[in-house]
Amino acid sequence: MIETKNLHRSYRIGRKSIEVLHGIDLQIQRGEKVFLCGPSGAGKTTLLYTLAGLERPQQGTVEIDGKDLYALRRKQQARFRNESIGYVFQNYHLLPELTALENVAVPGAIAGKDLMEDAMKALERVGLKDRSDHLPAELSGGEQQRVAIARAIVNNPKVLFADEPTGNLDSRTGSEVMEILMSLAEEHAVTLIVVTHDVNLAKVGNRTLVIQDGSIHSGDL
Ligand SMILES: Nc1ncnc2c1ncn2[C@@H]1O[C@H](COP(=O)(O)OP(=O)(O)OP(=O)(O)O)[C@@H](O)[C@H]1O
Repeated sequence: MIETKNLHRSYRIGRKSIEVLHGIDLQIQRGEKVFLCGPSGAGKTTLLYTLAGLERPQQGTVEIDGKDLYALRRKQQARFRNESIGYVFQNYHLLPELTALENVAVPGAIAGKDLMEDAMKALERVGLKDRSDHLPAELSGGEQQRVAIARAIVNNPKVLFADEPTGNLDSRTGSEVMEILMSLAEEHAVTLIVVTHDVNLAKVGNRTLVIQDGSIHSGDL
């Protein structure tokens, strides 16, 4: 489902260039649940964003479902992301002036589709039907993340990327959110890639990749 070849990503700060990904080759099968672990600053988020079509590598390719992501024109890439990929971020990234239901319907609105009915179903799947008219500020952190998960799955994506989805939650709420994410991914055979520093959470996946100094060192924790 996902294949990368020789991925390099570096950042330039003034005259200094820091290479964060040193030629990553990776294959992830359809329906796999992969956790990216590793120390702070190792390049987990950078790899996730590069895989997810959010950060162009300086070298190398990312293929998702046979599509060479960074070879697509900008509009095609945006459409592919909208139709095939779901995103969950640590800080939820909900629009504060929209209700939970409206937030979940946003990907549909971007695609010019009315997904209100699907949005309500997605909210139901994360157990938040009765909070549909709440604004994000009127929801707990765990509930906000569940809204974000509902938004990520509303389009039935093939791949779901999550960057520290439990990073702002206490451990019990974090485990609940991770369970919801895993069971939705399982139910819909979605390929799931999750960045986490919590090795205990990572144990529920099929595969763990440990990133250190910009390379994948091993799959063992
Ligand atoms: N936009 C940027 N500009 C410059 N340097 C960056 C940028 N984003 C990340 N970096 C640097 O790249 C390195 C890897 O960052 P990244 O966020 O991918 O690490 P991480 O493993 O996700 O860390 P953490 O667990 O702390 O979130 C870090 O040294 C960071 O300072």
